[in-house]
Amino acid sequence: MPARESGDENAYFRAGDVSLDGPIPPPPRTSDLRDVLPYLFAVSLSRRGTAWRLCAALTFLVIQKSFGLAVPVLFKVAVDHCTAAAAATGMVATEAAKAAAAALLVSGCLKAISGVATELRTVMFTPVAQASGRRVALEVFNHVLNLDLSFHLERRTGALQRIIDRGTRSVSMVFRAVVFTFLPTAMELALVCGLLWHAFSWHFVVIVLTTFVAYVWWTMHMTGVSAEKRKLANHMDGLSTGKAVDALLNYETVTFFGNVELESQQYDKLLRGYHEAALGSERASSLLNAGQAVILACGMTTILSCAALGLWKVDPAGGLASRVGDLVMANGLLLQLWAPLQFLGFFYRELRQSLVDMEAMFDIMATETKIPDGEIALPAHAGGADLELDNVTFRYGNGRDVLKGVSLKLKPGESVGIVGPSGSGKSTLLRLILRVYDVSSGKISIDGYDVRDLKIDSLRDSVAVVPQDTVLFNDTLDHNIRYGRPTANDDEVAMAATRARLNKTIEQMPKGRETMVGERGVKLSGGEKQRVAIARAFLREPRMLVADEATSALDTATEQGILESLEDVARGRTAVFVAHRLSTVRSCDRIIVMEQGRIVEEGTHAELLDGTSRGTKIGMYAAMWKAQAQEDEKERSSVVKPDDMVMV
Ligand SMILES: Nc1ncnc2c1ncn2[C@@H]1O[C@H](COP(=O)(O)OP(=O)(O)OP(=O)(O)O)[C@@H](O)[C@H]1O
Repeated sequence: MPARESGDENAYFRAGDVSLDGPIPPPPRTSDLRDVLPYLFAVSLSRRGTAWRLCAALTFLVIQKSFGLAVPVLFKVAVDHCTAAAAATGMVATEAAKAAAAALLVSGCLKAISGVATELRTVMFTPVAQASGRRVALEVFNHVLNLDLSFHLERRTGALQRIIDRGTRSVSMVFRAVVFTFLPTAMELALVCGLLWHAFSWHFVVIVLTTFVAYVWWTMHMTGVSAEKRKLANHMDGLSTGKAVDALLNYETVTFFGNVELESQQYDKLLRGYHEAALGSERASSLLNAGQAVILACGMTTILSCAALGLWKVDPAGGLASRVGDLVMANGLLLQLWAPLQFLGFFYRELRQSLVDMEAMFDIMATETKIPDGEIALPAHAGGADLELDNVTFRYGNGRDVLKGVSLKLKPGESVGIVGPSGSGKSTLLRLILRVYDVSSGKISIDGYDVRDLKIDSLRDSVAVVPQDTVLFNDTLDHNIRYGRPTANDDEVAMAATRARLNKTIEQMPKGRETMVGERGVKLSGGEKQRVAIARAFLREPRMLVADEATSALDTATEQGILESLEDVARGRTAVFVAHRLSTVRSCDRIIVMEQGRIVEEGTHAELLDGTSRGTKIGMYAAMWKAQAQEDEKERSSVVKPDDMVMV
C-alpha cells in the first residue's frame, strides 16, 4: 500500500474509495446459464473499454479455429502430392514434391498464425474477465456491508467470506468456459462436419455427431452426479472453516476454559465430513473421465477405419493414394475436434460448479435489507439533536415484545441515563435509535423527522457510539482513531487523542500512533480501547452520543477517568448512556429506569434517591443504588491487604 508507506493517511483512506463504472443490472434470479450470461456480459460491458476487447477476442477466436482446421486439409494435400511423387519419375515427381513442400509451408504458416491468435485472444479477454470478477466482488462487498444486523447475526463471517470468494472467482470461470470453450467447440464441430461431408459423405458426419452427443450426454449426466457431491463438500468446507475462524477468534475463551481438545475434536469431525464428501466427488469425476475416454476412442476408431477402408467415399477415384491422404486429414480434423472436447468436460464441470457457487452469492445479493433507506438527509450542524420516542414497541422476529410502549423526549444537548435489570431492553432501545432495527409500532424521531424517513448514512454520521467492547482493526492506533472521520488531518487526530486522554499511552509506545494494536486491539487494555472509541467520537463531532455499557468492563479507577472523558464528549450534545453501574449515569440530566421493556421510573439522580421521581415503581432506583453501594463496600473490604499479598 504505497499511500501507507508515504505516511499520507488521507491518501490511504482515499485509496479505498470505490470507483464504480456504469450501473449494472440486478443479479439474476436463478443460476441458470441463460440468466447468468446476460448478467455477466452486462457487468463486463459496464466498464469502459471492454466492448472492443470482447470484439477483438472473438475475431482472434475465429482466426485461431479456421486457420487451425486448414492445417490437416493442407496435410492431406501434401500427402497426396508425396504419394504421387513416389509413384512418378522425373519432372513430374519433382513438381509433385515441390507442391507437397509448398502445402506444408502454408500449413506451417497457418499453424503459427493460429497459435499467435490463441495467445492474443487470451491477452484481450483476460482483463475483461478479471474486471467483471472485481466488479461483482465490489457489488457483493458493498451490498453485504449495507445489510442489516440481523443478516450478519445469522451468518458466520468465515462462511460468508468463502461464498463471496468462490462466487467472484466463478465469474471468470464462466467466461472462460463459454467464450473459450463452448463457443469455439460449436464452431469447430460445424466446420469439421462440413469438411468431412465434403471430403467423404454424410455417414461420417453422423458418426461424428453420434460420438459428440454420446460424449456430451455422458459428461452432463456424470457432472450432475459430481456437482451434487461437490455441493455437499462445499457445505462441509464452509462449516469447518467457520468453526476454525470461530475458535481462533475466541482463542482466549477456548484456552481459559481448557477446551482446546473439545474444539479440535469438533473441527476434526467437520474436516472428516468434508474429506468424505470431497472423495465422493473425486470418484464421480474419475468415472466421468473414464467414460469420456472410451466414447472418444470408439468414435475415432470407427471413423478412421471407415476412411482406411474407403467406405462411403463420394468420389472413390484416386484409389489407395488418395485414401492415405484422407486418413491423414480425417485423423488431423478429429484430433483437433477432440482436443478441446476433453476440456469441454472439464469446463462443463467447472461451469456447473461455478453456477452452484454463484447461486449462493446471488442469494446474498438478492437479500434485501430489512432497513430500507430514507430520502431525507438529517441536517449536519453543530449542537445536539432533538430526540423523541413515541409509544415505541419492538420485538425481535416473531418473539415476544421486548419494548412495550416506551415514550421519551430529549431536548438538544440533554443527557439521559438508562438503567434497569439485565434483559429489560436498554440496548434494544439504543439499536432502535441507531436504526439497526425498525420499531414494530410507534415512532422514533430526530429533529422531528421519523428515523425511517432519514437517509441512514446521514443518521449514522450524526451519531458517535461508544460500545462496551470496542473492537479495533488490526492496524495502527492512528488508523483506528482516524476511523471516526477518515478525512481528518494529523493535527485533528492528535487533538482527539489528547482530549480522549490517550496521549500518555501514545507517548509510552515505541512507535507512538503508528503502533499496531493487534487483532481486534488485543495489545491495548480495555480502558485504552474505550479511549480510542472516545477519540473517534471527538473526531466525529456528532450531534448525538450513544454509550452502551461503555465502562462496565472496567475497574472503578479506570471507569472514573473514562467517565470524565465521556462527559467531555457529551457536552453540548444529546447523549444517551446505558449502564449497569449507576455511578455512570449519576450526573446525567435525567435517568430512566427500565423493567421488562417499560419505563418504570424517571427523574434526576437526586429525585430518584429522595423519592420525588415519577413512574409506576418509585423507589426502584434508590433500592438499586443502595444494593450497589453495599456491593462496592464489600468489594473494597475484600481487597487483599499488603501482608497477604501473593505473586500472581
Ligand atoms: N438479536 C436478538 N434476537 C432475539 N432476541 C434478542 C436479541 N437481542 C436481544 N434479545 C432479547 O431482547 C431482550 C432485551 O435485550 P437487551 O439486550 O435490550 O437488554 P438489556 O437491558 O440491554 O440487557 P443487558 O443489560 O444484559 O445488556 C432480552 O430478553 C434478549 O434476550
